[in-house]
Amino acid sequence: MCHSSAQPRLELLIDLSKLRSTSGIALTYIGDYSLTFINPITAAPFSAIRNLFDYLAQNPASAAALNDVYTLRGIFKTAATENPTCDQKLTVDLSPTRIARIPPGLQVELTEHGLGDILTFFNTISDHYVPQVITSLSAIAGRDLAPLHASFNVNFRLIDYNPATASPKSQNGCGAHTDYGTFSIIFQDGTAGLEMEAPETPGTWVPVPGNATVLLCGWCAVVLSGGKVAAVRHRVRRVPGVRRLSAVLFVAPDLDVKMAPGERVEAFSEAVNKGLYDVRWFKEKMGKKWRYREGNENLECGDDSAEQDIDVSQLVWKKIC
Ligand SMILES: O=C(O)CCC(=O)C(=O)O
Ligand SMILES: [Fe+2]
Repeated sequence: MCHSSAQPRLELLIDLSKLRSTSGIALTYIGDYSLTFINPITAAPFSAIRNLFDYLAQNPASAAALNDVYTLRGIFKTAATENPTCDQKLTVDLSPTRIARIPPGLQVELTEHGLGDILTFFNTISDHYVPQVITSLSAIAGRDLAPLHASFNVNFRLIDYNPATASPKSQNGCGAHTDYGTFSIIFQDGTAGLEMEAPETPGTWVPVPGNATVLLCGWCAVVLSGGKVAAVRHRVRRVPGVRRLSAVLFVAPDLDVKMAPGERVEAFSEAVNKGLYDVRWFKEKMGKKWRYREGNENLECGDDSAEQDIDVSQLVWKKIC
C-alpha cells in the first residue's frame, strides 16, 4: 500500500533567525521555528470589529446587501453556527476587489459602523508587511518570491467566535488546518484559544497567548521555497460563553503561479516538481474542505475525508511505497 511520506520536519523548518536578520521586524519565538510572534506596527481595531459584527447581526438587510457584492459565497458568513460539528464562528471575508465593489451608499453606512477603521488597519498592515515578509522569505527560499506576488493577492478576514450564535457545547472555534497561502498574520483581541501543533509531536497542541500577534506560513510557502519554509497547523478552541475576536491578513501568490519549487526537491511529488498545478487550482482544491469545515458547502459524494491537510500533503509530498 502506498502512503504519503511524513513531512521531513526538522530539515524543513523555517529558520526565523534569518527572517529576523533580513526583515528588521522585532520577533520573538515560540518553541522552535514554525510560528513567529511579531510586534506589529499598529494594533487591530477590535472595538471597530466588534461594532461591525454587531451591526451586521442587527441589520440583516445591510448584511444581505454586503453579501450581494460576492454572490458566489457571500462576505458575512454565519452558516457554520447552525451545525454544531462545524467551526463555531462568524466571519467577514474581504479582499481589495470585493471592497471596491461595495456600493457607495453601503460603504458610507458600514464605514460609520467600523469598516472605515478596519480598512485603514488592513491597508496599513498589508502595505508594510507584504513586501517585507516576502523579501525575508525570499532570502530563506534562495529564490525571489516578489515576482510571484505581483498582483497583491491578499485577503482580510475578521472572525467573531460569538457565544450568542455558537453551539453551547462545542469547543470547536476553528478546526485544525494549515493555511493555503504564503503567509498569514493573526491579530487577537487578548482572548486565548489559538493553538499550534507542535511540529515534532503531531497531535500535541500548544496554546498561543491571547495577546500575541502571530505570523505563520502556509502551503504555498512550503512549495515555493522548496521545503525550506515550514507551515504550521493550527486551530482555535472556544471557551463556551466567551466571545473572541480575531483579524487575519492572508497573503497568497498570484493565481496563475505554478505550485512548484525553484529547483527539483526529492521529497516533493512529481506533480509538484513539474508544476502541474497552479495556485488557482490548489486554492480551489483546498477551498472545498475548508468550506465544509466552515459549514458553507457539502463534500461531493464519496469524499468522506474532512481533513484538508491529508489531501494537500498527498499532493505535495512524494508517496513512499
Ligand atoms: O482566529 C484565529 O485566531 C485564527 C483563524 C485561522 O487560523 C484562519 O482563519 O485561518
Ligand atoms: Fe488559519
